[in-house]
Amino acid sequence: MKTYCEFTFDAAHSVAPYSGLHGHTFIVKLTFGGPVDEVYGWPVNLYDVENYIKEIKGEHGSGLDHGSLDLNPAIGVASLENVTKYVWKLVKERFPGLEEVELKRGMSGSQEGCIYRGEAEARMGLAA
Ligand SMILES: Nc1nc2c(c(=O)[nH]1)N=C([C@H](O)[C@H](O)COP(=O)(O)OP(=O)(O)OP(=O)(O)O)CN2
Ligand SMILES: [Zn+2]
Repeated sequence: MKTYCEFTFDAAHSVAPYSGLHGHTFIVKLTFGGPVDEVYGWPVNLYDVENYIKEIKGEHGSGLDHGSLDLNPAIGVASLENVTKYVWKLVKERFPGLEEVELKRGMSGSQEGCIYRGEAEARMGLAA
């Protein structure tokens, strides 16, 4: 069994030379697994995840929401792939049971996105 939650954030980005500065509503799905709490049967308390999501979305342009991804050096070029890996890094540090990050943009029926399961860390021997 896997446990997941979704959130959205609105952000600007550009991918030179393919696109100038513009914005999207990004949709993120976080999937968790691992050992479960004996009492509640969950691998992660979604209430804690919700609070952390609020933190990483940030307020007043300090987080993922309502800012420009281009200004975050930890992302690099704000491609779907790099943004997905950035969200993975943030969430995995706080919730080791994270197993997958899916990030999408665009309208239902014409969405594009990425799924990341920590493959790069696994290749470098850093996986949990
Ligand atoms: N594998 C990827 N390929 C490409 C990416 C990417 O992130 N991963 N990104 C781009 C450029 O950003 C491209 O110009 C996409 O522009 P964008 O506005 O972000 O997306 P759409 O063209 O689909 O525009 P919509 O507004 O969503 O219709 C190229 N390749
Ligand atoms: Zn875009």
